Amino acid sequence: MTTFSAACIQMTSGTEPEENLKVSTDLIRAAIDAGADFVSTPEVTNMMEPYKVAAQEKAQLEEDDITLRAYRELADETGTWILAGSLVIRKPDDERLANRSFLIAPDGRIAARYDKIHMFDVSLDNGESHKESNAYAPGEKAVAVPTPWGTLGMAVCYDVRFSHLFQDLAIKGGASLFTVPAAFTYTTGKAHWHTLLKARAIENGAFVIASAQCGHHSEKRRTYGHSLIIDPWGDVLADGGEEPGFIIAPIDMDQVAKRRRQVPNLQNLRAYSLETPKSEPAPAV
Ligand SMILES: O=C(O)CNC(=O)[C@H](CS)NC(=O)CCC(=O)C(=O)O
Repeated sequence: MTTFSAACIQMTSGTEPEENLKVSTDLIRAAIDAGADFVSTPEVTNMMEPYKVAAQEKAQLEEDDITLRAYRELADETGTWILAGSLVIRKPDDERLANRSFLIAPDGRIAARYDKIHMFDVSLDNGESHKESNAYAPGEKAVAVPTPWGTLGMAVCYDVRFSHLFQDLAIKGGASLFTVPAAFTYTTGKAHWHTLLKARAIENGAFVIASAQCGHHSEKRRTYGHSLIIDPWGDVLADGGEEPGFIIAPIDMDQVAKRRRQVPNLQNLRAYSLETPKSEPAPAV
């Protein structure tokens, strides 16, 4: 099978998992009705909770999480692949949470899990600052998982800024498509989002499916939206704009080999040494 229909749902998650589940389920069903074989949800679909203590109280172990359970049932009922972009999940052995992406197969089985590796610890000039590592334990394993259409490399949000992760997933993991669910800030999204995602698609000759949070989650938190589906040439097949909804696009996996034949940069990689010559003092005049 080389072609399928991929969808991204875009939403403004709030602090309550029940409410987020209702909104996301309606959008997933709408995307499936529109013909999607694969539907992704954004980062932290189940809970956009700025307060660490509240998030820790609400987060559930994997086996108790209502969103994961509902998505597994929905995948099984509809025969659709669902990527729970990420869910905030309690870890049994750590007071920090996991920012975990789940690939759910059409029979409801969890085909893969990936914990976001790179933590968004930044302070922006506009006063916005995030310290994700306060509340979350970073993952330590990259994940490339087989699907009927090709190998999927899993990433989450800030991971998109670490190009070597994607190159490892493509070369060592054999990935020909990537998922990058996100909750990009409005400021950094406007400046960097499209460029970063296109670059990951182009440099690896792979499809990118990136489902995004959008809009105002609280007074201090606004996300950029613009869920994107990008082909291996870097062309945008669908862009979700700034409002909640879903996007859908046909994916022809034959384009991966075609593109990699035309520009075989993954094969033209070379090892090199690095020199760091000390600069000579400027000659006195
Ligand atoms: O905190 C939450 O509730 C949900 N998690 C997020 O929003 C995450 C971690 S703070 N956001 C990002 O990684 C944005 C990256 C980004 O915007 C960039 O790389 O520019």
